[in-house]
Formats: sequence, structure tokens, C-alpha cells
Amino acid sequence: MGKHFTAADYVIFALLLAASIGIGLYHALSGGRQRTTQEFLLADRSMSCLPISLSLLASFQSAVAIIGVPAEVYAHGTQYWFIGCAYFLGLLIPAHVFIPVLYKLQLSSAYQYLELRFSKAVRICGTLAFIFQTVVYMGVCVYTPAFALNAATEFELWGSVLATGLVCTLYTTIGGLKAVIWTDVFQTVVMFAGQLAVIVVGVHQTGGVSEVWRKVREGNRIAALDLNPDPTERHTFWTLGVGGVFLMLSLYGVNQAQVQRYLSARTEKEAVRSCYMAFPSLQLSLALSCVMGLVMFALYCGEDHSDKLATSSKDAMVIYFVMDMLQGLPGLPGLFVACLFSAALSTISSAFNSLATVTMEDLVKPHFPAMTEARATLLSKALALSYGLLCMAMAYFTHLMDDSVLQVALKIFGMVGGPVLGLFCLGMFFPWANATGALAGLGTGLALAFWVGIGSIVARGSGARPLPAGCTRTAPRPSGLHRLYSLSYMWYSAFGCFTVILTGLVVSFLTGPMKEEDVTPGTIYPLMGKLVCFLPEHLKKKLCCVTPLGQTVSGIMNKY
Ligand SMILES: CC(C)(CO)[C@@H](O)C(=O)NCCC(=O)O
Ligand code: NA
Repeated sequence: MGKHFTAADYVIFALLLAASIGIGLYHALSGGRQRTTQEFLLADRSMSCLPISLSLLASFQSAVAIIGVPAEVYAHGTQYWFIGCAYFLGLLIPAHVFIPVLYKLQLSSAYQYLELRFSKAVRICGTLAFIFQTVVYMGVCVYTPAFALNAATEFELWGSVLATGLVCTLYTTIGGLKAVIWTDVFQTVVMFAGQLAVIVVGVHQTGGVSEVWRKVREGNRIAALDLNPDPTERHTFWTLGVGGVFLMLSLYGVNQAQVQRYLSARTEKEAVRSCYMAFPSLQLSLALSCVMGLVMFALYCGEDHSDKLATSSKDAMVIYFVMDMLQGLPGLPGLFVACLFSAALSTISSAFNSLATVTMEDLVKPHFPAMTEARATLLSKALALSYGLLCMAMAYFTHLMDDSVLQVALKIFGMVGGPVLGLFCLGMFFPWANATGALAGLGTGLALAFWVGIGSIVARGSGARPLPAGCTRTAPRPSGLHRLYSLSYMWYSAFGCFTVILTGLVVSFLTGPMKEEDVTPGTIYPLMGKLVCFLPEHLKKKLCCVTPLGQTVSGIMNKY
């Protein structure tokens, strides 16, 4: 770390790690001392909306976004910022559709819903898809800050992977979900502080806000709304603002990490409120990272310094610029590194805890119904620990990938999260869908998503790579399969989701649609009923044939 780090920097970085472990210790020794799975995995269902909302932000805001978004804006301008449009529906729909259904069912794992609605097999498939998605994503999260720091500074690569992994494993294993949520709060504040510091210093060094504005205008970095309907165009209003809604739904609607936070809320109202409160913090976070890219552009005028680095990665270049800007300002490099690690730690800890939860609730408990609470809690802790170790192994595989980290992460979310979102939509909005349809749908959705996702990587390797922004007009239009492979990664979630719904419905009707009396009450969201609320009562009843949500379901829950 040599020339970049002074004593003040080491102190700040060490404080972050120590405070995170401290919060873990506090929750290990206070409250119920993490002796039940209710406390360890669901924070005793006692959380209020403020910590939950910051934690919702932190779950999927990792160093990948902190580095990846400025890198994207530096290279291609602010078009990516339009993903902020997707946050409206991307949070409103979870708040008013997914939370009401999932919270009322008093679940512990989101995938329990799939058993209530379809069958045990569907639940297990949903769980396995989630585990796969999260384990791969975790690798990217741990590896990204370590790799970028190593390329731009003298930070030891595998040393930082180990530090992140071990600290995070420690406080997650001893402090449970309460520690995860409260460290998220603290780490989110550090994250904002680090980004803000870089922006302030950068604006100052450029010579003021108006100078920054002049330079990014001259450099063509402020993007106008791009309404090009071509689905292979990487970033347009449609791919970001509409495709992004499905990405957001798969993360904020049905992903276990987030659902677990909703379920840990004291009341349903607090859960809904936390979803609303996540909106401004998500927008703030997006704005900070986009502005950081702009400031960087103003200061370095689009120079490419990759020749000075051991890698051509734009992500490493961002770190190089930040460290260059902050040089000679003791404490600030440390704050920025703390910001990166905060972002990473808060994401990885959510991943450990949610992985431990689904493995326990969906894969282990159903086979050992007589397991004592003490033993189940011990096993949950062992699971959190093992996933922690697995995550460090995954970091190793990530270093074999060669793509912008932001794109890698969002591709994974789309390829696996999209089909899983489709499964929940199929169950909630279509009372006719049956378990066979759900399984066939999920299988088809995953297969198609992986075909397109892996196809895009292979096609790019064989020279069909889309040209960089600005050259797109002269690029030959991809044809045939290549056109499919060049589908914008921002559409992956929507593509997977609709494939599952369509296949699921067709197969359900072929194999005999579900009958009204066989559907578990409370598992359907009366979408039709809400859409046709102006129609007379008896017609509505015909259209949405199932028990309304308002009815409590404690009776049914005893059955399971
Ligand atoms: C998931 C979104 C789009 C939500 O804003 C954003 O946080 C993001 O781009 N995340 C990238 C993945 C990551 O930061 O790990
Ligand atoms: Na995070």
C-alpha cells in the first residue's frame, strides 16, 4: 500500500473492520444471544423500517457498483443513470404486490411460498437456483475490490480477499441477521462518505462545479434520453427503464436476501415503509456513483491510463484515478478503501445469512422436522461459516472472467433471477398454473437464459463483439443467432421472466389447470381483480376465482 497509505489511512480502514466485528459481538451477546433460528435468521421479526431500508440498499450495492458505475459513465456517458427510472416501479410493485403476499404467509424463506403454491419440488428448484446465483455473485463481490485495489495500488490481492471473507464470516456467524442489518447501516454511511469525499476532492481539483460541467459537456458525456427500440442496444431508456424494472423486481421482490429483510420487520406496514424508504437512498447512491464518473472524466479528460496498470480493465483505472486524486490528503485514501470494503462486506454478509437461511429452511429442516432449536441454530451458524469459506473459493473463479464487473453481476442477476421472478409471478398472478407448468417453465427459462447469456460471451470471443459507443452506427447489424446473443443484458431478467410465465401457462393448460379449491388461499395476488376494479362484483368474482388476500392464513400454515 506504500505510497498511498499513511498511518491515518490504516487507522480508518482498521476502524471499519473493528466496528463491524464489534457490532457482531454486541448482537452475539445481547438480546436472545442468537440461541434460536428465529433470532439468528429473522432478527426475531422485530426490526423497524429505517435499518431495514438502508440494509435493502446495501444488499445489492457492492464495490461492483461503486467502481463499475463510474467506469461505465467515464467510458460511455450518463445513459446508465436512466436505470433510476426503474426504481419507481421496481420498488412500488414489491411494496404493494410481493410484500403483502409473502409477509401474510409468515414465511421464513421466500421459496417456502413455492411449496405452498405449487409443490415441494418447485420449492427445491427455486432454492437451488437462488443458491447458485448468490454463490457466483459472492465471488464477484469479494474479488472486485481486491482486484481493483491490487491493480492500482500495492494492496495484496489475496490478502484483501481473505480479510473481507474472514471479517464478514466472523460477524455474520456470531451476530446473525441483527448484526448483518446493523453493520449494513453503519457500512452504508461509510460508503456514502467515501463517495462524497472523492467527488468533493475531484470537483475542487477540476476547478469548481461549472468547470466540471463544461468539460463533461465538451466530452459528450451527458446523455440524452435514448428511445431507440432496438433490444440489442446495450443501454437505452427501454433497456434500463423497462428492462431494469424486471431486474429490480427479481432483486427487491423475490430475492431471499431482501425478502428476509421484509420478513424481519415488526409489522407488514414497517416492511412496506422500508421499501419506500429504500427509494431515496438508491437514487442517492446511483447519483453519487454517476457524478463520480463525471468528475473523473472532467479531471482526466477521458485519458486512458491502462498502459500504466497491469490490466486493461476500466474498473482498475477508476481506482487508479481515485488514488491519484486523493494522494497527499491523509485519511482520504483510507476512507475510500473503507468505502469499497463497506460496500463489499454489506453485500457478502447478506449473502452468507440468506444462504444459511435457505439451506436450513428449505433443504435441511423439511427432512429433520424433529431437530431441536439449539441444534438447528448451531447448524445455521456452521452453514454461515461454510458459505463464508466457499465465497473465498468463488473469488478464485471470478478472476478467470474478463468483462466489466458491473455487467457480470447484472448478467448473473438476469440469467438466474429472471426465471425465478417468473416462477413467483406465475404463482401469484395466474391461479391456473400448476406445479408441472412451474417446473417446465423454470427449466425452459433457465435453459434459454443461459443459452443467450453464454452465447453472448462466446460470440463476443469469436469477434462479434459490439463496437464501443459512438461507433455503433457503422457496425454491421448482427444476424440470426448472433442477434439473439447480442440481446442487451438489461433485458435478461424480463426475457427469463416471460419465458417462464408463457411456458408455465401453456404446460399448465395442457396438463390440466389448477382448480380453485386446490390453490392454497393467500398465495394468489388478485391481479385481475385489481385491474378490473370498476367491474361489478359478480363479474370480478368470475375473473379472479381465488380467495382474496385479506383473509388470514394462520389455519393453513399449521398444515405445513
Ligand atoms: C442492483 C442495482 C441496479 C440496484 O440499484 C445496483 O445496485 C447495481 O447496479 N448493482 C450492481 C451489483 C453490485 O453492486 O454488486
Ligand atoms: Na453492499
